[in-house]
Amino acid sequence: MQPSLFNPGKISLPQAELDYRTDFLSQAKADALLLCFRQSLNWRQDSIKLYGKVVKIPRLQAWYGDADCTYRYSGLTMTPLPWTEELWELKQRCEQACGHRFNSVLANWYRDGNDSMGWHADSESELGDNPVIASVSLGACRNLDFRHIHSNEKYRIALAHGSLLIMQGATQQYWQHAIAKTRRVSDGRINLTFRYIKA
Ligand SMILES: O=C(O)CCC(=O)C(=O)O
Ligand SMILES: [Fe+2]
Repeated sequence: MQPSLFNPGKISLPQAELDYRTDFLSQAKADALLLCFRQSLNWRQDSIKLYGKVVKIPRLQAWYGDADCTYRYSGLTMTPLPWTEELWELKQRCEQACGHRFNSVLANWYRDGNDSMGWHADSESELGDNPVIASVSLGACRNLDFRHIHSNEKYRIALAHGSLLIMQGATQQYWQHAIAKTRRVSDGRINLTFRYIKA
């Protein structure tokens, strides 16, 4: 769990490749994008079936990408909306930072500490083996918790405004992640996970 000398953002966890960059966006850029995305993305609150009951997921979501990128997420089939100018620009920045192409983005808006995301891995078949996922955080700082599916080892990252977390290698095979509810946060947070979906 030591930052490496060569890459200060690298997090050393077994069977994971995580790179956390707090200086990805300037404060001004992150502020502007938070405002822009909150107002202009097509937010919706989807429902999922849980033990036979239809329940609203505890956050708002929006899905953008290339036209051929349909995606199943927690039992929902999502068809992407066309890229906005700001999302396209942010996608390009992520591609440069990761050295990897993306063709879609899932946006999540946690309105306050009561919104959350349960334990899961981004391991849908459309993502292929060992996907590279670029996760940009804007707004309130929220904890992203990781747990190893065999050893139950835990690791927590407080995802800051304007930061980039790159998840790649075997991370999604061996680790789940979640955003827990918290009483300490009353402000909103937007997270964008850029992905490459195979047609
Ligand atoms: O909000 C976050 O930081 C996590 C989002 C996430 O895990 C996902 O979109 O799959
Ligand atoms: Fe995820």
